[in-house]
Amino acid sequence: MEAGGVDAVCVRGACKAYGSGRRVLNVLDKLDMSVPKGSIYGLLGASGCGKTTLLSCTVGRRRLDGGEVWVLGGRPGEPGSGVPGPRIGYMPQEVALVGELTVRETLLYFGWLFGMSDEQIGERISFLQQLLDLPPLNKFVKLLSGGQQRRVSFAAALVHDPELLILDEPTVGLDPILRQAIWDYLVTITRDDHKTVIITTHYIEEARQAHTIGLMRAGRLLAEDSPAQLLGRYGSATLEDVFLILSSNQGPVDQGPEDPGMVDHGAGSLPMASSKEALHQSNGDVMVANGNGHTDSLALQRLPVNASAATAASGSYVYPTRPTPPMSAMFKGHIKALLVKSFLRILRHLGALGFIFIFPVLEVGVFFTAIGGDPQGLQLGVVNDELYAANMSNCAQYRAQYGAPGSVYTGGTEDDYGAPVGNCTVRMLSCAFLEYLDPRMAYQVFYEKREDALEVTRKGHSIGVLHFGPNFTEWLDARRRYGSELAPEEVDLGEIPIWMDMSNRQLGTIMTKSIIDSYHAFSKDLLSRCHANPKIGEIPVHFEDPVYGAENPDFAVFAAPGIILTMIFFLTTGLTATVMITERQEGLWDRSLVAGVTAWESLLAHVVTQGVLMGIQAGLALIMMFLVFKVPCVGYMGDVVSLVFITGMTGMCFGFFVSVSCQTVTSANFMSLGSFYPIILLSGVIWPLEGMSTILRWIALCLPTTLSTTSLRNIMLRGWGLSKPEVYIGFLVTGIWAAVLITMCMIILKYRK
Ligand SMILES: Nc1ncnc2c1ncn2[C@@H]1O[C@H](COP(=O)(O)OP(=O)(O)OP(=O)(O)O)[C@@H](O)[C@H]1O
Repeated sequence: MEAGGVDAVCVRGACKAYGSGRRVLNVLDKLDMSVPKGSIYGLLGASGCGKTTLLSCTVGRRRLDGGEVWVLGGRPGEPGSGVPGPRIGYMPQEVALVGELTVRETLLYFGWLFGMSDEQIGERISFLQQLLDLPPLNKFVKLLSGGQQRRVSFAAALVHDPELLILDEPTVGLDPILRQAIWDYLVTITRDDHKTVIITTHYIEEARQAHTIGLMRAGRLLAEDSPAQLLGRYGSATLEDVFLILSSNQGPVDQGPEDPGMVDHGAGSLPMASSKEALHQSNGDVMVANGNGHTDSLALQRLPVNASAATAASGSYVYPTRPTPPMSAMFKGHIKALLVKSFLRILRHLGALGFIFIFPVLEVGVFFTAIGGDPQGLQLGVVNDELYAANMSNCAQYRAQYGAPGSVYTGGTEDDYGAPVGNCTVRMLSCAFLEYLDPRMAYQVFYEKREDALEVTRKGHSIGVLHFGPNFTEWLDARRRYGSELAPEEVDLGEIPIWMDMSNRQLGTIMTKSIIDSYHAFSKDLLSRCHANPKIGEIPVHFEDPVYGAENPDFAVFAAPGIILTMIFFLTTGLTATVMITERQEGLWDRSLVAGVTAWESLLAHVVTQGVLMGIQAGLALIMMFLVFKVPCVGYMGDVVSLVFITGMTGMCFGFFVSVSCQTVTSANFMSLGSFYPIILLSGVIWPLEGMSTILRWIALCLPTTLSTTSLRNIMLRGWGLSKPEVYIGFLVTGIWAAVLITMCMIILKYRK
């Protein structure tokens, strides 16, 4: 072994636990480890003993609860340490690659992350192709077998020829010849180039080729020495036997730290052996019971802390470094790699493409075709006693026989007020009125008895019933002629009682309004024909042209601003959260951070990618809304576009927040869905804020899309601009939300390790 007296990695008193309270799991328990520079260090141990945790603390992806780690002369994560960064090559246990990239693009991605030029990467690719027997370079990673993917993952860790290689089970699933080639290569680079390698493997015997073996169990190193020393000391033929002996003397692992069966680092000796059963229980997947049941007391096999390690740990030792590309070049490389990767990934993912391009068009299309139209095809019951008195069953029959119902002016004198007296004949006004009702909205079904018509409404088959009395025409006309001279019961005889089914508020209200509007039109026509002032028949209230909006406002136009904003907000949230959690679950996020990408750079690349995609989504949605469905906008279109864009960016920040708060896509979906309903219900999209209680209104005003919805409505329907507080407040609150969410993400990312 050519250690040169310097430790590339030095771990002292490392403690790490997962969970808290009664569920706490101590994974590293005052662990010491020394990895000499220019050597291969084989870290061996049963599944779940903490190897990956130790390695992730070494590369700076997790923070120790106690103790210290020194890597290449610095503390991981400290400025200037170069760790994480290009000095390390890290191959995690999971494949941690992008399925949508080809093998060549994958290696380019990692090469760019490490600040390499395309030529340098090309040379390394040719070399690695031979060394690792890589699959065809133009093949997509997702189409490779598990073993091929692992080889590409290994190549990605080697592409920049790092000083320190940290390999978490690199040889799993590879054929023995390739495994040997890899070990030969590791031996060569440690010997000739003075590189350092830490490798974990489940093939214990292949670790014989390492210079140092660390045997790990229950969060501690049972031994740390060269394979030859270990085999000699325990008189064993295999490392597996050595491990079995050491484990058997450490005892069961499920006991607390105070348990006498645990290793005592300070004393340097172990108590008498524990039972063989406990050994089997605790380490079933690695241990092979040899049946000899060692009971000797064994010294804890650890290398003494050498001088260089001690000085490194004290912080005074200056580790030899090699130049890394300047920060600006690294930044450019990182951003280039992250952007190319993100765009290629999305453009090659059919589902994502559909989500980006078809969803907004579909959603806006569905909204405007489904919402705001007048109901059609309703049934309206009619009981017309004056028609039956004339022995007819419906108005069509009357018209066929006598011509159009209504009023006809026959000339003559006028009274003092100018009203025609006796010279305007009226006939079958019930039918004249019924002809004013919109036949597309409701078709009329005639009944002889009111009870029968009501029964049909009670069964839910008709929207309501209109009843005309036997002398309706006479009494309605009498109102015109005699006005206040009529007795109240005589006035009633000229009235049309109506029974409505109001269980469906929208249908009932729209039908009611339609009947009233029809009556106004009928009355106006009736009076005009009789040369009377049509206003006499109207209520003495006149609505002039509205100050803002249309005379008959469409519900879809009212809801459109809120719908477009919440849609863009949640589409962006969903896409951002899904992409980020998927990357994290695949291990790509961690791997990129170990390569030196900072959380800020990663967020910046995501902001650019998601911003472009969100821009496309927002553009499509706005085109659908204004050009296809012709939603009116009297304000400045630039303000509309900016507000939609800012809301989308806030949705993206919420997506970041969801992704750092949730571990899985499923829990992210729950969180997004859980926030979707309160936001859409309270943002004034469905019901105006003025209709809510004061407390609820204040809560609603704090939500990210409420004030922006009001602002957008003010721009579109009132034509107000950014100078009005009612408009800029929406921009302001949405921007504040974005800032708060992104700050929370950075805090979570900083402290959750
Ligand atoms: N993020 C986490 N939260 C809670 N527990 C965890 C977490 N990561 C790992 N563990 C637990 O910590 C223990 C050690 O895990 P670790 O992955 O370090 O083991 P390992 O030795 O690498 O195992 P293997 O050889 O199977 O990869 C395991 O019991 C595991 O379940």
